[in-house]
Amino acid sequence: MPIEKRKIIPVWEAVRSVLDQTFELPTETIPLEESDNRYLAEDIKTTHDVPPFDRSPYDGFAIRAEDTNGASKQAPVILNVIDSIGAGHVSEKTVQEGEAVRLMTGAAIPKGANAVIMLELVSERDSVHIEIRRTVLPGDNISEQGEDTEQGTQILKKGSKIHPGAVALLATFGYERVKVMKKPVVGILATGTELLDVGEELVPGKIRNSNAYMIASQIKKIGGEPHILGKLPDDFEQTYTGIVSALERCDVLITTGGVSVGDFDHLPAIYKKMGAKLLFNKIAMRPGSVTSAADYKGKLLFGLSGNPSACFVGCELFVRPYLLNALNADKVHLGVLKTELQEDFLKPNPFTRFVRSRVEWRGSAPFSVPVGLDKSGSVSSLAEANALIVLPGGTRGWEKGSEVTTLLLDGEGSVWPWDLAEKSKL
Ligand SMILES: Nc1nc2c(c(=O)[nH]1)N[C@H]1C(S)=C(S)[C@@H](COP(=O)(O)OP(=O)(O)OC[C@H]3O[C@@H](n4cnc5c(N)ncnc54)[C@H](O)[C@@H]3O)O[C@H]1N2
Ligand code: MOO
Repeated sequence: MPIEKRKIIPVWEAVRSVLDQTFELPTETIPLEESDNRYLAEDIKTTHDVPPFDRSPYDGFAIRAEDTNGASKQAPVILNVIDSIGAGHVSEKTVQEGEAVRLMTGAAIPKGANAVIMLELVSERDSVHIEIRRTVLPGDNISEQGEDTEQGTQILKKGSKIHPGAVALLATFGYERVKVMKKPVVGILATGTELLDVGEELVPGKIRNSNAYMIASQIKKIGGEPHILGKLPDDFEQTYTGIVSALERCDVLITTGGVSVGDFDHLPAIYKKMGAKLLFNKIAMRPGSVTSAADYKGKLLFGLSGNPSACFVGCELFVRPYLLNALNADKVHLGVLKTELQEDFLKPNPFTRFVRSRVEWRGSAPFSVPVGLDKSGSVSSLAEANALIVLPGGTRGWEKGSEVTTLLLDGEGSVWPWDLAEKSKL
């Protein structure tokens, strides 16, 4: 059979095309303790001032500042201690001229007081008298109501990822339960007669199915719910039926393998038979040039390469923004950082190349080093990689010391490096 010619598109066009294919995810309300790394489905406004009352930031004495006017070592002021409170208590007394209330960090400032002096700065004459040897100004050491944030302030945005700081805010404002986007269910099917289960012994010609587990791990990190739906042999009918039935059980389906031009690469013909609308099946990139995507009745089917590194890169570049867009995330891409290339990378780049690499810091200067074997089929390079160096298509080799754009695998970015896209064949 003649090989069908594929339309090759630049990386940014493939990214745009998955971003144009967004789908609606429902929301759910979950306990705060389970909300880490989920995406907020609503804006969060503060429900009260923080702090909600004037309070003491120190263990000390609440006083009237004016009572200390002219106080010095030589002429100390003596105050009467009329009450003692810890955090969580409110004194019923009002501080009058010549009086003080002993109070602990976090306690409400009693009526009449307008300053706090720290315990270490007073001498206690006896249990009810203190001596102050300095002038204290009104407002000294008082954390004013609302100084941190005021009621009605928008503090977290819909689409933001819930991190420990966000959890602190949600707890502060009484959100025992949080409205978040439901995780997209991502089905994962590995294709290939050569594939063994992870627990199986190697036999000649076979390899273990690592991609399905790698993709599941990537999906979890992105914020989706992966369902590994098994593996399929290189048989057209079985793969077709497997894909059609898998699609019923997920919001998005990822397959790995079978997207190239080989005798057993059935995915292109399966998309056709299903009547799925092809978005792309050839991208000007390496690895992952055969990464494919098709729309089937509003559901996206990603056909990632079988080659582990190509599969990994395809998931990060295209599945990531697609899922995060549906989650309303504000940062749908990998983080971008300019780094200094630490060693020559002299291969020419007819297509944009995403080189598995390690970004490190020397003082405040980030640099990147390619790691492992730079082949689509390599898996070992994934062990150390924390970034992808982007070498734009149409460039020759890159020399040590060049400034390169780097995508951070642990970073989040709101923009695809479109600037690069416009200047090159990215
Ligand atoms: N004549 C051509 N041959 C190939 C071309 C081409 O343009 N013309 N493209 C090459 C490129 S580039 C890539 S990338 C691969 C893509 O192949 P497929 O995506 O169709 O994947 P497979 O052929 O099924 O497998 C490739 C490779 O990966 C191994 N594999 C597959 N599944 C898994 C898995 N779940 N876990 C681990 N490893 C897996 C598989 O055994 C193969 O070694 O095609 C080139 N060929
Ligand atoms: O799709 Mo392949 O990964 O370009 O080597």
